[in-house]
Amino acid sequence: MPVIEVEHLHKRYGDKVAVDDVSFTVEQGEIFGVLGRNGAGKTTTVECVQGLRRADGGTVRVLGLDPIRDRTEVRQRVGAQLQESQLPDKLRVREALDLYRSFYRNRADIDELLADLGLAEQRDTAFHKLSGGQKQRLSVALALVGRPEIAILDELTTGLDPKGRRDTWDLVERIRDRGVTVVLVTHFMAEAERLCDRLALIDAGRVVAIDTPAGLMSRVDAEHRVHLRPLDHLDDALLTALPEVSSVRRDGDEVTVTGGEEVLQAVLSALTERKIRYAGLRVDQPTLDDAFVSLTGHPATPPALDGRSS
Ligand SMILES: Nc1ncnc2c1ncn2[C@@H]1O[C@H](COP(=O)(O)OP(=O)(O)OP(=O)(O)O)[C@@H](O)[C@H]1O
Repeated sequence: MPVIEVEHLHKRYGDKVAVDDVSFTVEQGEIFGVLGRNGAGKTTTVECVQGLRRADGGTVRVLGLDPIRDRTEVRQRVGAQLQESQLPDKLRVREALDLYRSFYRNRADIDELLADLGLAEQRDTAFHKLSGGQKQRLSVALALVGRPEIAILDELTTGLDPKGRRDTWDLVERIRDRGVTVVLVTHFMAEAERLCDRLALIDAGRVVAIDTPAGLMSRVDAEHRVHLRPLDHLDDALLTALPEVSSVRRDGDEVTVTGGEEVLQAVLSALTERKIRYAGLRVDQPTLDDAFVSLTGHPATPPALDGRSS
């Protein structure tokens, strides 16, 4: 049963069209990703879902409710994480949770929440003394303090180090395991690939595709790459002659062979047949990045910003 239904959503800021025509549904209990580059219209979309912005066109239903008309009820049942932490510096963790908890009729147990989010030791720490990861975890705790049915998490791991990012991914899975539907807004391909049951790929205010991560990757006719270091003499012509191989490249003593799905099998058979030994075998399969490039015509993020690079 869908808990969120967005149909032909349209939103402008002055002359700027931020969301052009976005439709998707989110099913109960799933982790649904809204994936796209900076400025694609992701935040505007989820702000319309939360009733924080009024759409210029289209319809949005959340738990069967209209997020503008039934704003109070929607806010009780949908937990939203702040994109940038907006708490007073001196407010302590426990005080922030007590304050936010008082807004809701269903109230989470704060000690349990602190323990679950790894913030028990910071309960008396002032907001400005928290690390980046701790601030992120607090903002997730604030999204959960009203025991929501849906949690909307926007750019959850931006600015976190790799360990912080992995811990946060585990946390998102635990939230889902408690029965909360999660909408995860992200521009990190690796994050979407790892966490999302399904995702909507948004580009320039439009939905380019909605599918499971595996489904998106299977739509891409991307090359598989096999890397290895031959320990015996290898003539490149042996590999280029194989019908499964589209190119052979050398970088120092490493050889990279590209081709379709069958390339690995073909290369290994050819080497074994000629008794050519090798080391350092690695295979790169198509990723969500490849799917993104193939579906939108441009890369998702500059390499230095991508979660995969760290
Ligand atoms: N309040 C606003 N006034 C004017 N333009 C805005 C406003 N908010 C967003 N925009 C513009 O609308 C477009 C979509 O922005 P939005 O924040 O929804 O995208 P996003 O995919 O969430 O990007 P990011 O990851 O950078 O937040 C962008 O071009 C942005 O500059």
